[in-house]
Amino acid sequence: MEKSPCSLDVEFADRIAALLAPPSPESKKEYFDDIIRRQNHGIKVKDGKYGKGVYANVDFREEELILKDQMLVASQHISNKVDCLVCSYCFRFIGSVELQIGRKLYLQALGLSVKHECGIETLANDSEDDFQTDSMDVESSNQNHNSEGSSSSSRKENAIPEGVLASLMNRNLILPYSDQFSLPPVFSCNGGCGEEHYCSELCAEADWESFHSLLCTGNKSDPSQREALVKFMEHANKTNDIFILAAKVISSTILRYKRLKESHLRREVQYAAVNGNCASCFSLLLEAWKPVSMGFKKRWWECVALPDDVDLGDEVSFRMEIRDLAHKSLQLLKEAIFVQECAPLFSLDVYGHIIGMFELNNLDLVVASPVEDYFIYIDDLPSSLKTEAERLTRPFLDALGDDYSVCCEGSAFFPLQSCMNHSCCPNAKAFKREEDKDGQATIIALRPIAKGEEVTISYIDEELPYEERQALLVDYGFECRCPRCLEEEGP
Ligand SMILES: C[S@@+](CC[C@H](N)C(=O)[O-])C[C@H]1O[C@@H](n2cnc3c(N)ncnc32)[C@H](O)[C@@H]1O
Repeated sequence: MEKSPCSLDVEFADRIAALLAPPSPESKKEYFDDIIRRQNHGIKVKDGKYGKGVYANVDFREEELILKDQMLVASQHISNKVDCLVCSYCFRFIGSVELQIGRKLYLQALGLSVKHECGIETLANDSEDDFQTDSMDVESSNQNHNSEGSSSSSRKENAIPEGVLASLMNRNLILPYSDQFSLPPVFSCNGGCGEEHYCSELCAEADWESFHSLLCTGNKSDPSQREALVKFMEHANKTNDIFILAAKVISSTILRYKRLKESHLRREVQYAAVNGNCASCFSLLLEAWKPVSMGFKKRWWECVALPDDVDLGDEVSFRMEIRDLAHKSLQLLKEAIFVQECAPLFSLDVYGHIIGMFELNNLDLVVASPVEDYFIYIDDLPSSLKTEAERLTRPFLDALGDDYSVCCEGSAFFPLQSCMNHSCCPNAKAFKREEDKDGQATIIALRPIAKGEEVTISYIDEELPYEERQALLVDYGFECRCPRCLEEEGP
């Protein structure tokens, strides 16, 4: 492959190598022990046959909760934003069942829908025939969204008048029994972007402190920065929303770095004298980067599996195209939020590794919809109550069509779940229970797991036949040699 088009890759080669070096066993132990201690899990993370793995530190019963994992960074897929209004920090559904239904039908009536093109989902306005998207067939971690929805013609037939939708959204129209499904109120972003919403002031503040203060396009941001950010977001929305996650990783690292630097300055008066000393600043940047350094990662354009419709002979140009796409995105981000002291974070090498981390870990963010629960509840009512309730709710269910139950979906990086290795006969799985209303990952035991045993999950649908499983695992860069695969592989 041609040499990198990013000058920072050369200028900061040593620092980039330090950022991307695998963490030492001591720092891994310290980091994971700390998370496990805080979250009180009966597990430990240690190195094994396939790098890091998660091991049971107690016996688990079948169906017992093994862990709940708080995400390091996550974002809702752009295509899913029409369907679900959720807190941008904890991903709980917010507002009310009426708001969820009214908003979705209103946005659909405006012509906002999901376009599936080239394996990339983008949010589009139906009226824009000349909608541009990247022509590459980039298999990305946002490829499996479940938002096909009902056809627009059937939606039009069942259309609800705009005034009724407005009443639903304002809660002037209350649906029967919706009080059984109350949701937290909506708090808007304090930066005024109108893009992010929260379930509480606490979540709004936490998001601002952790990610959003550098990525907000509201009137609190500098106008030139705002314009650059809007361009970055538009590019990500048109091509691959994994870039937004990568931007969140960079933004959170810069913000952590700034906090570390401030507390150093407060603690050590002499530190002011070495403030210009780049070596000291870099050790703080390494510290700020530590949570990300723990994630398994490779360069995106090198690890992404070759799509079926790309010839082997075109592999090099396919990978170059992906690298160029990432470079374009990085340049736009750099124009918006570049910080000289954190310059190595803006190298293409680091950006490519961050995106590759999401590609290889491919952890889905899923939160079940209260709208689905609501319509199930109505359907389950005793017939004496159901007739009247259905008379009032049926038009909305018909207008929503098949996709009334779409979950909140996105991608996330979970520090512990991302350490779990794959098996086609796993002993655990990610599973949302009735009480899991936010975006945390929940892992439960599929069968009894003894203390000391490795906890494994399946990265793919393990019901598939051997060849299909192996083909899907190419995306993760390994061939599965679990007991089931060894038994099923041909002679
Ligand atoms: C989500 S990470 C799992 C944690 C990883 N072992 C680490 O060191 O951070 C996924 C990567 O782990 C490795 N891996 C996971 N399960 C594996 C398996 N059954 N056989 C071989 N490698 C595996 C592959 O390199 C894969 O891309």
